Amino acid sequence: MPRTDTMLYLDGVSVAFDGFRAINNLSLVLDKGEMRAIIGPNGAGKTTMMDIITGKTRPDTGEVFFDGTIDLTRHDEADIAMLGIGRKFQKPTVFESHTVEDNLLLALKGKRSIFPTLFHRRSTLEEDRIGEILAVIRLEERRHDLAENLSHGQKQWLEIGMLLAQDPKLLLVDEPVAGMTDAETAETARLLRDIAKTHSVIVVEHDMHFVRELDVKVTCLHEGSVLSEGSLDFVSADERVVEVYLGR
Ligand SMILES: Nc1ncnc2c1ncn2[C@@H]1O[C@H](COP(=O)(O)OP(=O)(O)OP(=O)(O)O)[C@@H](O)[C@H]1O
Repeated sequence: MPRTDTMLYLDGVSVAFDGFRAINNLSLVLDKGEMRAIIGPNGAGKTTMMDIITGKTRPDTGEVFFDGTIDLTRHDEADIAMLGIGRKFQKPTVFESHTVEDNLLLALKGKRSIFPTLFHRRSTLEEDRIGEILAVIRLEERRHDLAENLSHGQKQWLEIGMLLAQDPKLLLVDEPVAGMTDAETAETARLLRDIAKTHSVIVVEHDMHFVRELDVKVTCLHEGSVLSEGSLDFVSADERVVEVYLGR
């Protein structure tokens, strides 16, 4: 059984697709308030691990606990989102023809349909929350601009803001800096570090400069299990990691 101070606890998790073990006896523990970077070669199982955490894929064996004692294998995707796990996929999916502010408002409202949400008068609470999120995602100046006019990096930040609007305890962020400029990449590391002060975060990323700037514990996956885990310096000095990933 997991400790109550863990945000995520995976133990002995395996899943096979047509006999191929994409996740193979995987164990990983994320503490409350921790940010973790997940690295590893293509096909290592990073996406499948996120799919298991969010309930998209059900493991064949193993334990998956969230926020101490919530058994995620007993919940479906919708439940898991409600329980407080937010996921950001690689490609931004903001509402292009709405303003930055309205995108956040829609996310705050969650499942309500778009029209009542936009015509409804905003409460002071909502205004305050939107203001806070805009500051975190570095888009205060772009509040009234249409999302379609943001740069690729800013769209990624807006989507991270939309996740924050749903107030998750754990954020799963998949390759956030792919396609970003160097300046946006550096700012994204600062932004995620700010978010990690009040949330647990898992970031999957191939960009090692970015991972270094995150300055957090790193887990390298390979063939569906943990190959190496520790500081980036420790993991990068691990010959097995160099052989299967970094040296390529
Ligand atoms: N639904 C599925 N059906 C069959 N095979 C799958 C399925 N999902 C994943 N796989 C296989 O499982 C393995 C792990 O894939 P996964 O996408 O989790 O790797 P990854 O580490 O996210 O890779 P990348 O860095 O390329 O995103 C791969 O060999 C993949 O082809």
